[in-house]
Amino acid sequence: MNQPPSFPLFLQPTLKTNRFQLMPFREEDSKNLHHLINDWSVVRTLSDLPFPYPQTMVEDWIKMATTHPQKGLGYYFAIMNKAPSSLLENKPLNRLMGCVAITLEKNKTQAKIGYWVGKKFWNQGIASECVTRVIEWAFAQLPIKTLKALVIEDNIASIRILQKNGFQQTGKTTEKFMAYGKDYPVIVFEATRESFFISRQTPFTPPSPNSLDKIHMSSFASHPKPLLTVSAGILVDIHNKILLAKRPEGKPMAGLWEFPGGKMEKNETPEMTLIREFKEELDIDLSTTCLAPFTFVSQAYAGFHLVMSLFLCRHWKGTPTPKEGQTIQWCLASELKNYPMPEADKPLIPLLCDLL
Ligand SMILES: Nc1nc2c([nH]c(=O)n2[C@H]2C[C@H](O)[C@@H](COP(=O)(O)OP(=O)(O)OP(=O)(O)O)O2)c(=O)[nH]1
Ligand SMILES: [Mg+2]
Repeated sequence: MNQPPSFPLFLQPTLKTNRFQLMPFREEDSKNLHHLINDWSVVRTLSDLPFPYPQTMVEDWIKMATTHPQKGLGYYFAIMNKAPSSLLENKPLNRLMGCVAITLEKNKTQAKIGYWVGKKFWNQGIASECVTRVIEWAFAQLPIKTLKALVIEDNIASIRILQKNGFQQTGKTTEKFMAYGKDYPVIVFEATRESFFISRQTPFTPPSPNSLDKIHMSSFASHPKPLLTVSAGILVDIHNKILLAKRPEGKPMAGLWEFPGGKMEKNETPEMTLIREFKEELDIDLSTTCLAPFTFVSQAYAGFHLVMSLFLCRHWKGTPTPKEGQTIQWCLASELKNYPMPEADKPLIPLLCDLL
């Protein structure tokens, strides 16, 4: 049975944020890493470090951080300065500032996130910016459903970062802290892909006149959310398999599998939108006569209300080819449940299982 293809787990990319790059650790980071982390203010918040923290342990840790990605066990991002900018002028390049780590649990559907920033870099929003970027990557690329974090109760800055990223407290426990030489109380936080996405959606602000061609104000005064009209297509091949596309990193809801399609533009019919979107996203040609209206969905999301027309299509010209960084996959209707999909798509699964 088909399972969603997953990210090649052995690869750890370099991620970029506005101000920083998040790179794999290298042997030459050892000295800087030791300098930053052998500091009680940092060590006291992290469970698996002794204090003082010997240089030799740093070297072993870097070896682990460079081999774990190859085994799909964890990803350790070094927070580094970006190329020179006015903000960081006269400072050496690639200066290490901290770390964000993702470690996968055995069944790979859950991972743990941990992070720290060297004391001299506190109060600049560095952890906040970098943690959000790593979570975005993890939910877009890894086959995980939830992310977990354990935080000591007085680490208020860290708790704020988690809450801003859609984490909720799910309990309390104790963890062995090497630096204290004993078990220590920690709060357990968890985020799902959905709770993270909701946290990324900005509160509603009225659309500018230029965006009114894509987003229309809802006519329900009591629900002044922008109404987003989308047209999507369910391509079905001769084996009764359906084409799914995984939303690429950087788009809202990245990592979820959807039916290809997109937003309706001004003066477009749903069919016109779909023909345009299938050309842009998959480089295939459809004609209006090949599109059979299937159903529509009406779904409230945190920042907008989605109305999506869905068409079935069994004939097209060309071979679907991902043109916008998405991953595509053919699957049977009975396999759709294995793919994490947007909330709006979930009611479509039983309909398609009945039909195909
Ligand atoms: N295409 C598609 N969009 C879906 C599905 N389910 C669902 O909730 N959506 C939501 C996600 C997005 O908020 C919106 C579609 O927007 P989109 O990102 O595909 O729009 P687009 O192709 O025009 O992309 P862009 O030019 O705005 O980057 O509808 C689905 O099955 N297919
Ligand atoms: Mg699209």
